[in-house]
Amino acid sequence: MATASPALVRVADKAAMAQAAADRLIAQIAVNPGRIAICLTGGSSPKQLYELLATDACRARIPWARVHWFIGDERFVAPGDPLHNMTVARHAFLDACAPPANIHPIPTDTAAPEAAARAYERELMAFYGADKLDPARPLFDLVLLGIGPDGHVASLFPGFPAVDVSDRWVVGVDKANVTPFVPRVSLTLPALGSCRTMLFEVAGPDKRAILTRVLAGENLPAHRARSNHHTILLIDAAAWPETSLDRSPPELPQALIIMGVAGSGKSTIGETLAQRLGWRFEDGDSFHPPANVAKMSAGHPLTDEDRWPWLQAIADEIARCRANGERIIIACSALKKVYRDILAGNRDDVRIVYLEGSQNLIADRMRHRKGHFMPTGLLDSQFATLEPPGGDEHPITVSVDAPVEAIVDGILQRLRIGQGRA
Ligand SMILES: O=C(O)[C@H](O)[C@@H](O)[C@H](O)[C@H](O)COP(=O)(O)O
Repeated sequence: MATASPALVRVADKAAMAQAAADRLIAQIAVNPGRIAICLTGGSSPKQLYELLATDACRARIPWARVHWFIGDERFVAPGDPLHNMTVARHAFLDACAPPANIHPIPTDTAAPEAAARAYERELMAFYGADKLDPARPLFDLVLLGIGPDGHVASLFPGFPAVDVSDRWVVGVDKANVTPFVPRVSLTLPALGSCRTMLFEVAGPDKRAILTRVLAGENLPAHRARSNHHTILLIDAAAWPETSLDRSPPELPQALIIMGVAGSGKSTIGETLAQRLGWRFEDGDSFHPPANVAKMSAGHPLTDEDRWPWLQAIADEIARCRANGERIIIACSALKKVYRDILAGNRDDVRIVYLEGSQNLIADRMRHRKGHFMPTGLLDSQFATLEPPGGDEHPITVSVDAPVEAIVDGILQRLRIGQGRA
């Protein structure tokens, strides 16, 4: 299983975590136009997220008919019991929002957990359409997980044989390592890892010690549970480890402005970054009034008078996102400081990402690029106008002379999103 370092995303508190998780889940749904599979988790960590999903704001953003809901582990108690994980999710949002046929609980009316595991495995295989997992075709779009006090995930407890099972999708776990001490049924690490995104929610001071051990690489289930695509740990300030990571990492910004001259790759980098973070991406060009587009297409540079309404429209969109608690990435040339002042002002929750490249490099790229409305002849005026952001703007400056994924990794590092990154 490919296991890239997980992205570590710091959020302020449990409410911000629920919002960030909902945004990530909705963004993951948005990239799949077909049938979607989400694997939920038990425990207390996801409760706020589940309640948020039932609110009108979230509910309207989810195509419920296409989304199927599974559970990563179940306590072997009857449905309706307060310990029953799927019951908690049902009460919080599923019963009110999801078609009943799209809710896939682990059966707990079998004689023993192992029989329940076999039945759920059959159900998952039927849903997937094969009995072997293909890394190129993940079982789940998103797997949600919490971390237990002993470093367990789902019901895979440290030192228990279930952690090492690689030829099954679901296993019976006859006894638990921590409370509640009821038998469990759990998906295995390969089944949980077969997902486009594995999203952990880790919040509260009680999690700090175990998270520190997990991130230090201790051989715990929570360290071994990784998506074969993307793994993200949402961590609140109270759980953020002091020892292994920066002592005062910045809060996650509300908006990122990806700036640079035409042809520097703002849209490509912005879209890739948005996909990695689960944020919404907007191309700043789409905020131009039609008159500006026509002018640029005709090869005439814009005047500042042309630019003010455009920049203000982008600033308004950022303000709207801030008000709604949404996070956004906007590609926008923002060549002069005065433009960036309109977009970011003095707010430290709007970060400038500057894509830096020499005129020769950018010109060469533009010559190979099709379907863009700006003729390469305008590059001279772009560079003449460009005022690279100064230190007082705290920009994240990255060279564009690298592959897209490497550039995005560099930006995530600078945002201090990513394990062990400076
Ligand atoms: O059934 C369960 O208990 C869970 O699925 C379990 O793996 C849980 O996610 C962790 O123990 C974290 O639990 P908290 O969220 O309550 O801390």
